[in-house]
This record gives sequence, C-alpha cells and structure tokens, in this order.
Amino acid sequence: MNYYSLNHKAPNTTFENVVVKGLAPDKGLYFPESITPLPKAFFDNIDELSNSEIAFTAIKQFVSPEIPEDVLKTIVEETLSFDFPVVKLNDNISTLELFHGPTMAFKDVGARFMARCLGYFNKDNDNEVTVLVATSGDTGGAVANGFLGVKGVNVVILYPSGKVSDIQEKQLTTLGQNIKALEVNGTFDDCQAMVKTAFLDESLTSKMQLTSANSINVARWLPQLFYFMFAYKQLHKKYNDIVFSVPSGNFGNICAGMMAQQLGLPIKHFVASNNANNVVTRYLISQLYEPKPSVQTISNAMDVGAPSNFIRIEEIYKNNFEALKENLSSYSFTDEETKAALLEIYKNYGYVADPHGAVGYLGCKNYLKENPEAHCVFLETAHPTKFLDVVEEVIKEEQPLPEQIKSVMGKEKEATVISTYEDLKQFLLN
Ligand SMILES: Cc1ncc(COP(=O)(O)O)c(C=O)c1O
Ligand SMILES: N[C@@H](CCOP(=O)(O)O)C(=O)O
Repeated sequence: MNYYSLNHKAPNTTFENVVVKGLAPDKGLYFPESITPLPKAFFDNIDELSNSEIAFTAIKQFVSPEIPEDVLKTIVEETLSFDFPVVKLNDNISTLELFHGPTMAFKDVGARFMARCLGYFNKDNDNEVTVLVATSGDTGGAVANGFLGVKGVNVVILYPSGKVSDIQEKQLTTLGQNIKALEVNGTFDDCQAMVKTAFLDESLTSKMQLTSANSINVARWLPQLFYFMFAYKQLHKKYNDIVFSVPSGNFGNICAGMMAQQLGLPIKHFVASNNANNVVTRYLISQLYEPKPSVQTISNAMDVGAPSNFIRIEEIYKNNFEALKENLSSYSFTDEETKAALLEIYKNYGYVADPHGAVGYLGCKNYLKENPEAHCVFLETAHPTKFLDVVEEVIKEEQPLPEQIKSVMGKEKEATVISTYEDLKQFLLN
C-alpha cells in the first residue's frame, strides 16, 4: 500500500518508508491511498474467527506487499498474545478492557506491532534507527516495553515533568538498555512539538535515522482498529446499534475506530469523550477548530491541547463537517464529574474503572440520554492501578497490584531533564 501526506507537498510512498520515516518530509501525517471494504460475510461470521485471524485480514491491505503474508501472520500473533474482554455493566453499557498487555494500557498493541514491523524492515540493515516518542503517560511505557532490546533501535522518550502518574513514570524511566527518558519542563504538547521539529531538522536527520512511535506513525496507529472488531465479535449477536465511547486525547484511537468502520464494521456512532482538554467538543458545537495549551487533569494521558490525529479524521470525512457530525458526538467532563463517575461505576456495578475509562462511561451516559436504544461500549484504556492515588482516594479501598505493575514499583528512575529543543538536539547528537 502507498501512502500520501496530508500536507500534500511530499511524494506518495510505501508502507516501509512510512514506518521508517514516521512523518512525511512536508511535516504531514501519512494516510493510505485507498481503503477497500471487507466483505459483509467477514463481519457476519466474525465470531468464528480468532483475534489474530481478524487482525490479519483487517490490516493486510495496508501493509502489503512490503510485509509478506507469512511474516504478517507471525507479527499479528505475537502482538496479540493477551485478551480483550468486553464486560457488561447493564443492558445499555459495556466496557472493552484494553489493559491486559505488558504495560496495562491500550498502547501495547500498536507498540508491539510497530516494533516488529521495524525489526523486519531493519533485519538486513546495520544502520541504527532512533525512535522518538512524546508521551502524556502511556505511550512511553508501552513503547519502552515493546522496543526493549530490539536490535539496531534506540528509543528516546519525552515526557512532561510532574504530569504523568508515578507508575507511568516508573514504566518509562526504569528499563535501561536501549531506552532513554527525557523529563521535559513543559506540557505534552511541548514534547510533541519538539519531536516533530526534530524530524525536520536536517542537522539531525543528516546524521541519524529518526522515526516516531507516536500515533503519527501508521504502524503504531492503525493496529488500534483491531479493538473495535474484537468488541464487535463479542457483542454483535446481542445488540444491534453498537456505539463506541472513546476516551480521547491525541485522537489516534477513535480515528482507528473510524478506519474499522471504513472497512465495513457496522458501528452506529462514535463518542469522543474528553476531559477539560476539549478542542474537538468545542469544534463540533462552533465549527471553529481552536487548539489551546493543555491543562492538567486526573485523566492525564488525555491532556492534549492540539490532537495530532484530528487531521486524519477530517480526511476520512473529506472535510465535510455535517458528515462528521452525523457520526461523531463529543462531550467534555471535569475532574469532579470523573471522580463521581468512578464512584458510581464502583457502587452500581462493583467495577473499578480508571479515570480515562470513567470519562468514557460519562460519554456513554450522555449519548444514551438521546439514544436509549443503543448499546454503548466505553473503552477501558488503562488499568486502574496505574492511577492508584486517584482511584483509591475515590473508592476508599486498597487495590491489589497486578504483576505488571509490581515489577516496576521498586525500580530506580533514570531520566535527563531538558527544557528546550536545543537540549533535545544536544542529547541526540551526543
Ligand atoms: C489511558 C489512555 N486513555 C486515553 C488516551 C487517549 O487516546 P488517544 O490519544 O488515542 O486519543 C490515552 C493516550 O493515548 C491513554 O493513555
Ligand atoms: N495519550 C498519549 C499521548 C500520545 O498519543 P499517541 O497515541 O500519539 O502516542 C500517551 O499516553 O502518551
């Protein structure tokens, strides 16, 4: 598959180049030249397929012929070695748990898929690749874990100082080996801007091969479309009108869901559930797209002021505002509302959600007020113990720690503090 840049000032290029480069030379995000819907029978009989079979069929057209089918099968099987269960809360609301991977956040799938694609493209190559990542919490840990020890790959993670949870910080600063963490005096948006500047800085790119493992990179972003198919597989025989409420920050996950819908997955509607960082909620009301500096919230991984992927969403809807509004609603919730939702979910259903999932739950509730016939699935994008302070304070009960979390607790943080783009450049050159 070839891809074009959404800034339309760079040549179209192959999946391999898109993975290895990350961002197009004109600073645009890459988008596939075509999307061919899958046969209706695939969705009608989806519950007869394994997760790996679903994922293989769904992603094949986007990575062929650069990744041969036998290699793709292995990549998909290794990537998806854990569960994606749907848990019913009531007749109208379920949650899709995306936290059963090694770092207990939904980013594990994209990070593992991309690491394997890059490993495949690099197998006969002695050149080193430096993967730059900006994180507001979860991408960093998932990428660190997914790329740990991958030959020929160095990973540099930028995270906003004091704005990620303690466990998220441990996950991205303690692995060592080929993983380095930079603690940035600034916000996630500052980290993301520095990363994008680095890709276009010739004084760096002439000396090293840089790529991104944020959702900028197609190989990190696109596999997220699997989740929506895995949920559909578990629900389609029980409910007709399936709606997804996606806790959104950089809008990669919801945009991947829209790609699943483009492939033919019968999704009735999407809800983008936001915290106070609500540029898209405001856009759908005013039609004015006005990014603002991000503000800090208890659902910190969604503290994004200028979502990277909104441009991909606009592309899917051909910049047609009315068409977008038909298929997407968006609501924004305060921290107080999020905490009240955490408690409500716990008291009413005995289910412990994390703050991001709780925002998704609130999105479902708002949507269902006007559409009581729908079944709304909110994505549980991270395990609640990644946000132990907030969750234990609200539900007033100690949470048992899963192995994945225990294993990083006692480890020593190693990070270099930086403040400016020049600091990043010096770090990379040294
Ligand atoms: C736990 C959690 N929920 C939601 C999001 C938002 O996802 P996206 O940036 O794809 O909108 C993130 C960040 O990626 C996250 O880590
Ligand atoms: N919420 C993310 C921010 C980066 O998103 P990405 O999908 O573009 O990597 C995080 O947790 O780091």
